[in-house]
Amino acid sequence: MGSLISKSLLGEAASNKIVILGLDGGGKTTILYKMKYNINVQTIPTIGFNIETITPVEGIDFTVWDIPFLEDMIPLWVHYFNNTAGIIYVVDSNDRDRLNEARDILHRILNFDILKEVPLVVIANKQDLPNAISPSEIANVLNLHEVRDRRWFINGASGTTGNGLNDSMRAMAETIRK
Ligand SMILES: Nc1nc2c(ncn2[C@@H]2O[C@H](COP(=O)(O)OP(=O)(O)OP(=O)(O)O)[C@@H](O)[C@H]2O)c(=O)[nH]1
Ligand SMILES: [Mg+2]
Repeated sequence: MGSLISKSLLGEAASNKIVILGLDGGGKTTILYKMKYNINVQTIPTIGFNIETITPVEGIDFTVWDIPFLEDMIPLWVHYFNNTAGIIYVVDSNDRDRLNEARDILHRILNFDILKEVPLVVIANKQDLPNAISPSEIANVLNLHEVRDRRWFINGASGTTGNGLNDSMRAMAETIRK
């Protein structure tokens, strides 16, 4: 029943698989478990994959693949991108030093043929920290305005407090549905 409802809410989307990507330490696993159980897990750098079904908004189920970041592994990611309905890209808004690296990795991801036209939601994470860079500045540094081959959206959030996560997932559902 749940899956029937989610299918109709997601329109004709063939899949509800979401990949959550981003540099190490950005908060991918924290976000996943905050959304899944509303708890703050003590994370360690992820080595394997975490795959969880979450219902961030009533009636919408996503199967979320938390893919660990190891630069040398990026070419292998293609094996995990089959049937992806949406990309969540997590950025540490508090880490100005790695924003250029975050931009380069994002654009490498967007260049995967298998992810062509797959909608993108960027989560500008760690907005709870006092020196966090705003989502609009992050959008500029990431060159999001040059992304024209898919729908994209950026939202500020905090994996620790949970603020902004539901809005981000609602945006994900909206972009997939269109
Ligand atoms: N202040 C703050 N800290 C956060 C937030 N999200 C995650 N963290 C912390 O950032 C660190 C890294 O978080 P992870 O969730 O392990 O990051 P990850 O992206 O899964 O990292 P890898 O598995 O290494 O790729 C942890 O110490 C988290 O507690 C946030 O929104 N605010
Ligand atoms: Mg992790």
